[in-house]
Amino acid sequence: MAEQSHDPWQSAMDHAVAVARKAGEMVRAALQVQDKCSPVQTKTSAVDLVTETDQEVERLIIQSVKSKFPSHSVVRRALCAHYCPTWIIDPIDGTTNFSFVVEGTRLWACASGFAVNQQVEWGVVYSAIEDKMYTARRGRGAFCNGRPLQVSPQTGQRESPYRCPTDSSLRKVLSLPVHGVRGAGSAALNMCAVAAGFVEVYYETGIHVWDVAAASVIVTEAGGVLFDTTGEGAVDLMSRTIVAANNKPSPRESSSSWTPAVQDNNI
Ligand SMILES: O=P([O-])([O-])O[C@@H]1[C@@H](O)[C@H](O)[C@@H](O)[C@H](O)[C@@H]1O
Ligand SMILES: [Mg+2]
Repeated sequence: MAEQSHDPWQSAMDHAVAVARKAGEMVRAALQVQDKCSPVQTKTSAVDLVTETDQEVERLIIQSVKSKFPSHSVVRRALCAHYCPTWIIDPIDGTTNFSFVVEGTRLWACASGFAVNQQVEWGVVYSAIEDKMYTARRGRGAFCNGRPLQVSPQTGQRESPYRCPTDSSLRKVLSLPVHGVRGAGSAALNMCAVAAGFVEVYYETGIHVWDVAAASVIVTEAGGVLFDTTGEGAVDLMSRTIVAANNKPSPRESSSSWTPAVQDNNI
């Protein structure tokens, strides 16, 4: 079918939702087959775990985008520098959880973001194990299975017996006592947890654009904010660091106003 002209971005997003469901089914089925969950050797596999299933899902997405939207690019490694509409895909975000079938392995997702002129226009993140389809279109809100998402209203520190671990990098960036720290993986789903109001902050360094592109717009459309790890600048999705939060405290507040749930796998 040819590209729709009335609202091409919307029809691309609808297509991404359908492809994500199919991809999710494929990944769930692969969980039953040992070989499909095992890491394969790739040029980058020393730093980027890839399974046969990642590759199959990647092919599925690329082929379906190319046949339905021939003018669109599909990438895993760049936010397109030009106007060109570009799908930024992560076939399985949370491959480690998927591959090692970690107990309670729900934290993997199929993610697609769509950028035009370096602006993310929509994002789709599908958690197949939970059957949760997170979607957002710039300027039109964020949803999970059609229900609107809203970040947590929390602004003060929660009463809690827990304290931030002594990890100095976390303290340096966030400078706060926190309720708890979680590092369960799937950047996309952790960001969706911020969007859904389950946690107030997600933070990671060493992350890639394809891990965060889709969920970036889900966070901002749910009322959240994205910024860099200095807390000063706007986020650059190519910078490999990100903070996604329900709000951005002023410098004066920042020593006591958040209750972050933090992922910090790469320091
Ligand atoms: O490799 P992959 O499974 O797509 O994505 C992974 C993320 O989901 C994970 O949360 C993060 O800590 C890793 O840096 C990596 O990017
Ligand atoms: Mg990923």
